Amino acid sequence: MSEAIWAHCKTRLQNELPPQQFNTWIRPLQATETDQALQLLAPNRFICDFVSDKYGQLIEQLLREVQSGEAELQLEIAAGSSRASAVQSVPLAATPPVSRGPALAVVGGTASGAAADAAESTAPPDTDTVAKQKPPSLIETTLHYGQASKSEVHEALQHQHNLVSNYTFSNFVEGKSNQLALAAANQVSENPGGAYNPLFLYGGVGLGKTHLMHAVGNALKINKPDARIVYLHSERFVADMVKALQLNAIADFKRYYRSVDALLIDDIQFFAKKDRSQEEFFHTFNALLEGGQQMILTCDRYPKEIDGLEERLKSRFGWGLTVAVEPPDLETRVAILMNKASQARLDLPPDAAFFIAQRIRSNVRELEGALKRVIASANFTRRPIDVDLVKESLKDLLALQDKQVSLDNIQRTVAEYYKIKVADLNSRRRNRSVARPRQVAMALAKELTNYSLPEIGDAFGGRDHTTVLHACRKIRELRETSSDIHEDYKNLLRLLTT
Ligand SMILES: Nc1ncnc2c1ncn2[C@@H]1O[C@H](COP(=O)(O)OP(=O)(O)OP(=O)(O)O)[C@@H](O)[C@H]1O
Repeated sequence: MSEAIWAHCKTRLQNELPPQQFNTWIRPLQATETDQALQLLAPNRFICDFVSDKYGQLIEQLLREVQSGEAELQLEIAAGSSRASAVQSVPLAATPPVSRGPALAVVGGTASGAAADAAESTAPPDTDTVAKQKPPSLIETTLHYGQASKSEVHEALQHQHNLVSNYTFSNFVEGKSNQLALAAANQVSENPGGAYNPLFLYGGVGLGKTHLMHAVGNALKINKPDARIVYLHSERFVADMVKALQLNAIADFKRYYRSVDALLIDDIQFFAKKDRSQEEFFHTFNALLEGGQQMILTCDRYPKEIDGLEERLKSRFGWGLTVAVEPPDLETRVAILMNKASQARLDLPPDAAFFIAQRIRSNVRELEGALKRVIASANFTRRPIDVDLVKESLKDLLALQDKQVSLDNIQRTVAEYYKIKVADLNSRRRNRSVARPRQVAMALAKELTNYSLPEIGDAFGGRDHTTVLHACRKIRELRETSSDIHEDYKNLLRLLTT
């Protein structure tokens, strides 16, 4: 009963709250069965308090509407969470901050499954090694030359995880898309091992998750220079664990990871289907949490959506704070470009920055790549940067983009995405299942091409330009209020521009 009511309330909340707020605070709540009340379980005290404080009244109001009358809501911390040994009821009012809960048992892992993980760990190398600063594994190097010994493994572990020094808070441009993640990261740097442990940042590629993670690490280092901050990519963790097992040095491996002050692991989606590594990471995770050492994890998706990841890990990832990083909007893209230009002591006129930001929408890494090309071309030709130079230096990229985002292509992609026919988009049919995708397609056409409103209207079955204008406004509005539409639009933008 509770679950059905909660599902209904959740849909309403999803429509009423911005996607980031919904994903961070509402999505992790789980309903349980009781006769009298809707009982919601939060993964930790922090989320419990925040929801109670900020959304308690709204949820109760929705509950009254759904149940047409009386509504009782119990917000509780789930049993087995890191900060509660049993379910605790929280009144629907602000509650004072809490201290850490009882310690967790730490159980050592076994070596079984290593061979399977070893096979899996030979995934193709990430080409973005410079941006990610994934130093070569010294364990691998020593092994390669047949010189590895336990002490060398230990030595290797001590030296191979460096922070990228220029990924700092001061170099990170704040925007609506990363506001929450930045605030959380700031908090962690001021209070490591506190309420936001682990901090779980998720979102698409090249959006600044790694940067933020390092920013916390760098800030922690400034506050405490001898702190042992370890950053590594999850593939590295897997590879090192496998090598340590092969060299009978797993005890060193365990000791090393459990002795750090903060552990920063990037792209943890790579743990998927690597059972032995998950097992080892699970124990490391528990040990660190128990010791009050901070963990920051990044992933390309929401933890619950990682296929091939054990449930107990998924649930533990939600014990601290889970925050989405979204693609930046136009203003933030311009600000990022201006920021990068000023770091490079480069004169980037605002109209040139605006032009690049308008055309390169997929992610910040692409944006940086485009700016680098423009700078190289300015240096090469000894010309000052202006819109003409930008157009020239990004000619191939823009031509490719123009080809990709023809009106025809937008219609085909949208129709395929919503599983309707292109003919439906051009038809007179007005039912929601066709009208909404049509509006999405028109809004995309306006955003991604230079066609005028009448031209877009023409391409959609000869519609008036006011219909296109209305569609653009409607979709802009819906993207603020409905996380479904927001997700759809974001996915389609990605499909069409990358
Ligand atoms: N808000 C921002 N301000 C300044 N630079 C940014 C911002 N967001 C991203 N960047 C820059 O964009 C590049 C890509 O960011 P980063 O590597 O952190 O992305 P990511 O989300 O970790 O991607 P992936 O999922 O591929 O690991 C980096 O050079 C980073 O400095």
